[in-house]
Amino acid sequence: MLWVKICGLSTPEAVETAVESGADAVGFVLAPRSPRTVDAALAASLVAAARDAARRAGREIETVAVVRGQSLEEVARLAREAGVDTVQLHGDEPDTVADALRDAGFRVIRALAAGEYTRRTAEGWSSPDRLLLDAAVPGSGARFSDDELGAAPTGFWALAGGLSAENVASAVQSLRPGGVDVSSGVESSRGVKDVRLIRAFIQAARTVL
Ligand SMILES: O=C(O)c1ccccc1NCC(=O)[C@H](O)[C@H](O)COP(=O)(O)O
Repeated sequence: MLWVKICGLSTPEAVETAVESGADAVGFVLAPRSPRTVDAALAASLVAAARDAARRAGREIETVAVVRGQSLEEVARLAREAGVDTVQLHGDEPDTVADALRDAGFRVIRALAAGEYTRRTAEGWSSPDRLLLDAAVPGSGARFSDDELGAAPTGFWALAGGLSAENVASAVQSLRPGGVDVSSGVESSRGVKDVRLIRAFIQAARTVL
């Protein structure tokens, strides 16, 4: 089944809606300078809300801290304080940062712009086991173009960037990712989640064949 992550959440209501509607993962932006940035204390309360909602629904939820360009020490501290399962790296962090986070007990998602993934792969870079391919500016609501992605990854990867309830089915049918990730496409205005759009996105993603 397609893995579905709703990202950039900042209220308990949006978190509960995502979990109750069947999301596999919920993401919190702990990177600075985003309209979606939450601090570690708010993220911790949202993680607790996600786990409570998952318990009520009798299912599991993966909680994800989204970071970009911060030091390993800061990322590890934020992830520990927030109590997340997973760290999603959006910067040009070296692979040693991902390894150290795994050693500290976190799962890691490596997010890359599709063009950067294509360039690295051509240079012999080996893909991590959980990859997320995004537009050049994460969280911008933009799609990457088909020419930026030479060949789709062979292992598990998630598609992000400019998805919405309207386009998720055709994007998945065309690129065949193992998962999808959305932020802007479930917002009524930049940084403000809309529970109806969250429900509609998850429903649309769940009906993709
Ligand atoms: O959302 C942000 O503002 C953000 C800031 C810094 C690093 C990552 C950020 N977002 C990551 C995501 O929300 C998603 O992984 C993805 O980029 C989806 O974005 P969208 O095109 O808005 O659906």
